[in-house]
Amino acid sequence: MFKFNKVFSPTATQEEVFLDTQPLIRSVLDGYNVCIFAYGQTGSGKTYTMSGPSTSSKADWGVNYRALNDLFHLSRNRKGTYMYEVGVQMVEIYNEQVRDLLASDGSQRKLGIWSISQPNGLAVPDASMLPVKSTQDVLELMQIGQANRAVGATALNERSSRSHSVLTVHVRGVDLKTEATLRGSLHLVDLAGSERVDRSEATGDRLKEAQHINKSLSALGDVISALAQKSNHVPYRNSKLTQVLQSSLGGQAKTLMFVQINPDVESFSETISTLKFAERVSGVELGAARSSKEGKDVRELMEQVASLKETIARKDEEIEQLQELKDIGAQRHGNNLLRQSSSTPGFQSLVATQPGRRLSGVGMTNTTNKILLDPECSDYSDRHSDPGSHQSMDDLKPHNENLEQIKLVREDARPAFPADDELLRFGDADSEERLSDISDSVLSMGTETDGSISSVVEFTLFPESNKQPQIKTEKITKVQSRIPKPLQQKKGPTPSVRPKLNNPLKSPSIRKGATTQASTSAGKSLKRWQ
Ligand SMILES: Nc1ncnc2c1ncn2[C@@H]1O[C@H](COP(=O)(O)OP(=O)(O)OP(=O)(O)O)[C@@H](O)[C@H]1O
Repeated sequence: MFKFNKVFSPTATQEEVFLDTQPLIRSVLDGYNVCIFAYGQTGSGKTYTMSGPSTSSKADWGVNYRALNDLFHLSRNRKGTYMYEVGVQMVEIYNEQVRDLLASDGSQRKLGIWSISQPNGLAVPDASMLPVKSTQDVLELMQIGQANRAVGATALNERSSRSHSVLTVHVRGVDLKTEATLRGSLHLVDLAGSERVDRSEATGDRLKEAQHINKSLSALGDVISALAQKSNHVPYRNSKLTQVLQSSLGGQAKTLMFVQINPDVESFSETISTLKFAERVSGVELGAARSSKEGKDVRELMEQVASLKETIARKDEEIEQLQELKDIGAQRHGNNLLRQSSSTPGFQSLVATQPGRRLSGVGMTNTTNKILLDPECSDYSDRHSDPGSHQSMDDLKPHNENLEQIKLVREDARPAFPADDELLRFGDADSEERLSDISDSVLSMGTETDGSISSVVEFTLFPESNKQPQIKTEKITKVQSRIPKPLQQKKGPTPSVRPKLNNPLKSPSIRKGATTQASTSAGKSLKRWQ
């Protein structure tokens, strides 16, 4: 006996299946990250559910088209209150390589995965992101993506998907009243079918593909198990699939899994293992889903807290500087020349700076003092100083002449700030440099979560219109350069990406559903992401 949220019979229509997922999909427009994936043995109907058997008849549309159609419909209804932008990425994971299905040149260059959990779900930042404004745009783009996807004939499915495909819809909404921005993303994942290679009669390249597919699905199972057991270590890094889906599997996303099973008796053992897998998945608690709307509020509050902390620190400095002035005044008054040394017990204030450096005070209260001759102190001072504090320190100049050329900072001053420091420098040159380093070259892989970096990514994805630092412009330029060329240039049903594509019988991989007509119209309507 197995228990699931809902069971659809073979006669269920595409519309019925979609209606059950609709509320989940709609929450993308409220700033949630949503992931829907289809799992099941080969030939059981994953592609049928996600994409549908054809796009020519609306009744045949699968979840992908209906989802985007619904998002456009809803965003039109909200046009008085929200302005939405929608962008689409489509990648496949084939033989443990992530490839761009919407690449302009049809190239299959290997893409890196950014494994840091991000609120915007941008796991593969280098994949082409194309703007879509209507369901028609989506249909055309997805036909290109489907056409580029690796498929092949197996004994169990004559058009079997040999890769996992991930369609990601990125949404950015601006509240027209408050100008608050929200971001949501929707991953629509059509997994490659698990298969018993003896039944699928795979050999050669097909066997290799099957082994990769089974290995990555088993890695997905391991991740699910670890999550279900609330294990400290979740092995996301064991496959590209789990890396790409990391933010949806363990994060604050809303995740739904369709499980397809074959009703025929020969598939009994696969059906049982699929159902067991689904049962494990349904036992995973992801925790409360979080909207980027909430995230924004929290971020704004944290920024306010950081700013208040800095103001308090500055006031402390000023008080101490005034105290210092007072002490110096008293000493001068008594004709005592001030002598300072690092060993002076109870030394309570910043004193001086190195020549040519900007001066800033660091307040001290009840912690141990330490003298640092580290030149980096100037950076620290620069970051945490303002014209007000310079002014007050300038006032000290005449009194500082006899003091040693040292910098004094509170021993715990640096460690006390880093988190706030990151927050305050959010989006500044340093952070953007880091981002550009990561997205321009080999991407790091790891399981760490870093809110500050992910937030920067968020800004880069949909650049704010009123402030566009350099990095954002670069990012846009790159995306533009990857827009697919108009497909009328392409001859024949398949892009020349994989070898031996013209002979499906011999070829390990053919392209699915590439029609010249669809591709041509798609080429016309492709727009640049702005
Ligand atoms: N509910 C359904 N009603 C009618 N036909 C279906 C249904 N589900 C699947 N099929 C048909 O079964 C065949 C296999 O389906 P599909 O290609 O979607 O399987 P799959 O799970 O994606 O396979 P693979 O993992 O090999 O890619 C297709 O011809 C499809 O049209």
